[in-house]
Formats: sequence, C-alpha cells, structure tokens
Amino acid sequence: MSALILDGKAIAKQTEAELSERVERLKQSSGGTPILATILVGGDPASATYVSMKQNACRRVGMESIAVKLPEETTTEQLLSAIEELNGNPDCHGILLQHPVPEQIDERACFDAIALEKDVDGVTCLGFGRMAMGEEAYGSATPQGIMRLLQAYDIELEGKHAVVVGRSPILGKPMAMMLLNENATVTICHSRTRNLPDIVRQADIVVGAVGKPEFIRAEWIKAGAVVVDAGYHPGGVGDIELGPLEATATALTPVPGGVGPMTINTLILQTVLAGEKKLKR
Ligand SMILES: Nc1nc2c(c(=O)[nH]1)N[C@@H](CN(C=O)c1ccc(C(=O)N[C@@H](CCC(=O)O)C(=O)O)cc1)CN2
Repeated sequence: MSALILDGKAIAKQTEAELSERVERLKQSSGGTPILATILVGGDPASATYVSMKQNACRRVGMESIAVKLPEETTTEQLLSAIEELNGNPDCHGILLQHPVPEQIDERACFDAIALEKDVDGVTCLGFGRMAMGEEAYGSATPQGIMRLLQAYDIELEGKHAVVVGRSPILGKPMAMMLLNENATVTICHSRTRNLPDIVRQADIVVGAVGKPEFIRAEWIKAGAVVVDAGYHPGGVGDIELGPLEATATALTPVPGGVGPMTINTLILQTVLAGEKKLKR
C-alpha cells in the first residue's frame, strides 16, 4: 500500500484562485475589499513568520490587512483596548490574534473580546460553542482546515473511530467537535491518558495535535488508518512519525505541505466570507 498524500498546499492554492475571483467580484459590486487585522504581540520569531505568511496570503487573493504590532510587555488591558478599537472599525472584517501571547496576558479574555462576526480565526468561546452545537460560526482555523482537506479528498468520517491526541482550545477540542458533528466516534487523548498507544491502535483516523515532535509513533497506528498531522516543528517534522506510514496508511497529511497551508487558507476563506457578509448589501 502507498498512502494517498492529502496535499494541503495544492488544495490551498486551488482555493486561493477561487477566492481571488470572489474578492475581485466583491470589489466590482461593492467598491470594498475584505480586510483582516493581524495582531502580533512580542517578538517570537515563529509567530512573526506565521503572521507575515497570513498577510502575504491576503495580498495574493487581493485582500488587504491591517498590521497591529505590540511590544512584549503589553498588558491584558492594552491588548483588550486594541481589540476593542478593531471591533469598532467598520473597515475591518476579521481579527486574528496570533497565539501564543506573552505569559502576563490573559489570552482567553483577549480571544473572547473579539466580536463574533469578526472571529474569522474561530478562537472565541462563543464561536466554539456555536460550532459545537452545529450553529453557524467560523471554525477554528486549523481544525476547520483539516475538515476541508478531508472533504476535498472525500475521506469518509461517518461511523469511523477518530482519535484526537491533544485537547488545546484552538486545535484538539474543536477538532473533536467537528469530527463528532460529521458522525465520527471520537476519543480525545491527552497528557494524562493511560495506555495511549493502545487507544491510538484502535483509530481509523488519527489526529496528532500534541505539539511534541514525532511523539506519536508509527507502530501505534494500525494499517489502513487515515493520518492527520497538525504539528510543525523545526526540521520539518510533525507530531507523528510519518515516514513508515507512507507504506501502511490509507492517507496522510505531509509535514510540511499538509495541515499548515490549510490553516492559513481557512483564515483567508473565513475573512472573505465575513467581508462578503458586510459588503454585499
Ligand atoms: N491565532 C492563531 N494562532 C496560531 C494558530 C492559529 O491557527 N491561530 N496556529 C499555529 C501556527 N500557525 C498559524 O498561526 C501556522 C503554523 C504553520 C503553518 C504552515 O503553513 N507551516 C508550513 C511549514 C512552515 C514553513 O514553511 O515555514 C507547512 O506546514 O507546510 C501555518 C500556520 C499557532 N498559532
């Protein structure tokens, strides 16, 4: 067996072509352009890279972005007031607060200050709750990107046992809810799960979302499983030991070029949707 490669880079590129046309049509019909505000707090180099990748993606589809850059010593109150200003800015359709923020900041309070209609990165509790209940909401960008990637390759989810390893607020938890909403049977594992390899061995679909390089070993994963790796670590490795799985899995997301590009693409797609809602009148 040779695993089908779920090529996030290719799907994102294809979607960008469609989004460029939508943005152009919106400009023609309304005179307006979808605008994403990006907020970067502090000097973490990886975060700065991801934010500039998001701004570049805005440019590629003809959108604009507003860059807010705040110093390392920013307080929760200062960040809340920057978010409030963007909430009240009629030209801004979506707000991205790059995670992680410096440790003195109450990140949850700041995420939750983002107005629901501008939460195009899907980080608010309100958005999460609505998504989990099957109501309209923008999904958290990485798990929503994974769902879009699985859908693009017609991967069946109904009745399948999905094991999500990781329970973070913007990845593992929403991932589990999204899979559940598509009628998968979902197990969420985490750092205190006992017998992790035995649970992973039962999975038809494995999602690695732990943030530790190659923590999930290839030998834990049964032949024929669908393998989704949401990790990205220096050296181009993810959370799963992917090498041997190329010969045994049904399908897998590569690192790089799998989930990462879909994360950014989903943020852009959801900002276009938010722009369309505001500008198409
Ligand atoms: N507010 C948010 N913060 C963070 C999120 C998020 O979705 N919202 N996700 C991650 C980081 N992230 C986006 O912010 C991200 C990470 C990696 C990639 C990516 O495309 N990686 C490439 C490889 C990297 C490279 O080329 O340098 C790949 O996998 O192909 C995109 C987005 C944490 N913070």
